[in-house]
Amino acid sequence: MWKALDIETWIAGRRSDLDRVKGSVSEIIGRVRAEGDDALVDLTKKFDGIDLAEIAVSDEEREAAYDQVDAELVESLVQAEVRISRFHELQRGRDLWLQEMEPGITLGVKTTPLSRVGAYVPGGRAAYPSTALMCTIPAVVAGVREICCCTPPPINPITLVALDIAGVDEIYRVGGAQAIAAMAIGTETIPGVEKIVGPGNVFVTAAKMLLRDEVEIDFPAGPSEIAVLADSTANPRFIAADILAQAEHDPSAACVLVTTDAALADAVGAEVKRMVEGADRREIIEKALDHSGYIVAGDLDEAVATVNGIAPEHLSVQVADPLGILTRFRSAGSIFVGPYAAVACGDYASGTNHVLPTAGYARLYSGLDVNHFCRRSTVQMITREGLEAIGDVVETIADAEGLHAHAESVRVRRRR
Ligand SMILES: NC(=O)c1ccc[n+]([C@@H]2O[C@H](COP(=O)([O-])OP(=O)(O)OC[C@H]3O[C@@H](n4cnc5c(N)ncnc54)[C@H](O)[C@@H]3O)[C@@H](O)[C@H]2O)c1
Ligand SMILES: N[C@H](CO)Cc1c[nH]c[nH+]1
Ligand SMILES: [Zn+2]
Repeated sequence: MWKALDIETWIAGRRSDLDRVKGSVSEIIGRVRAEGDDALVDLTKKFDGIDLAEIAVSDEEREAAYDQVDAELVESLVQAEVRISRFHELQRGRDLWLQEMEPGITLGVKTTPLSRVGAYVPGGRAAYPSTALMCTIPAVVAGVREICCCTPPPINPITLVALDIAGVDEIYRVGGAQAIAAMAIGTETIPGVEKIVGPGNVFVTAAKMLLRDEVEIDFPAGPSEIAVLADSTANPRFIAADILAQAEHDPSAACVLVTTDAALADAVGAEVKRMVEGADRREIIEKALDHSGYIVAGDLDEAVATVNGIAPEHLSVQVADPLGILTRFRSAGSIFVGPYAAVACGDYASGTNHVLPTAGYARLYSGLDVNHFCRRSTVQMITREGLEAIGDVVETIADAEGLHAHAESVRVRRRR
């Protein structure tokens, strides 16, 4: 089970699941496009085994959910919400900034929140109230006017409470690719959105990829992953615990240890084996561990290069001097530094966002944040004096490009 990995094969394997399901997901999208709500009802029966009487969750159901959730759990969700909001508030720029760059030339940026976004909160193999907070809080902080959410039925009351705490406007009980299609295209009950965010299994992720010409998406955020970079000073038990934590999400989850110490790889393997035996979600974990394992690197430089090649969703750094190499990581969704930074802290409550790119997409995208919910427009104000200052430069370059009407649009003003 715990084995040395060939890194090239391992990286290629991360995307093969997505390709495998694209055909069936296209069919699901086609049905939602053609049949709207009827398709949602039928597909929910087929994939979730539920007869959907109502697609939308009522206000009464939201309120009733609080009666079914332990008070301590509600308080923990509130505390998580406070920490997540606090970190995301720091990302909020000014709605408008203007600065005079030189006499008569003032430049700036106007930031505008999106009007209507859709959040996908997974709910197949586990309930994800934490993801309900992570997907929606940055949208609230950005000032998005309408936030809707789709999540598979039956919706766990804890997820309903989390969505309510975050301040979501509309909640729909639809999961999988059909939920993504509904939010992208719109149905009788679910109005379409400008942008869809949120993670999910391969069906959800494939649907987001297939619909990205019609709706903006955040990025592929599929089955969870962890890469741990460790040297001989690391604690094998902590590493094994972090590996099991991500493995328990999904049989398609993947975990890799990159180490400069072969003995540590063996010690982590022994801990993993011991912990799996007592794990609640043993079946899922064992399947995830089938495509997980370790790589022994010749030195720390090689280990860092290997991690950069993987571009993992989560990177845990367990070496003697982690801050000494922090700036060398080029592509990881979220970096956890030192022995006590358990990845689960970022999953739930430290305040960073846990919606992160997987399958090597951290090379192309950054994790979810407030900027995902905003458009930015540059602004300029130029006076007569400013126009004189840059007029010659504009005219000269425009004429050189042969775009004389551009040059003339400046000349005509300067001649006045
Ligand atoms: N990368 C991230 O940021 C991040 C964050 C949280 C969770 N996750 C991941 O989200 C995923 C959650 O997956 P999940 O399965 O628990 O919930 P999910 O909500 O993503 O998927 C459940 C839905 O999948 C659909 N489905 C199931 N089998 C299907 C089939 N054969 N054909 C078509 N559709 C089918 C059903 O409609 C069901 O409602 C996990 O992989 C987890 O690792 C990722
Ligand atoms: N580790 C997941 C992201 O891959 C997020 C999560 C939600 N709940 C627990 N963990
Ligand atoms: Zn997790």
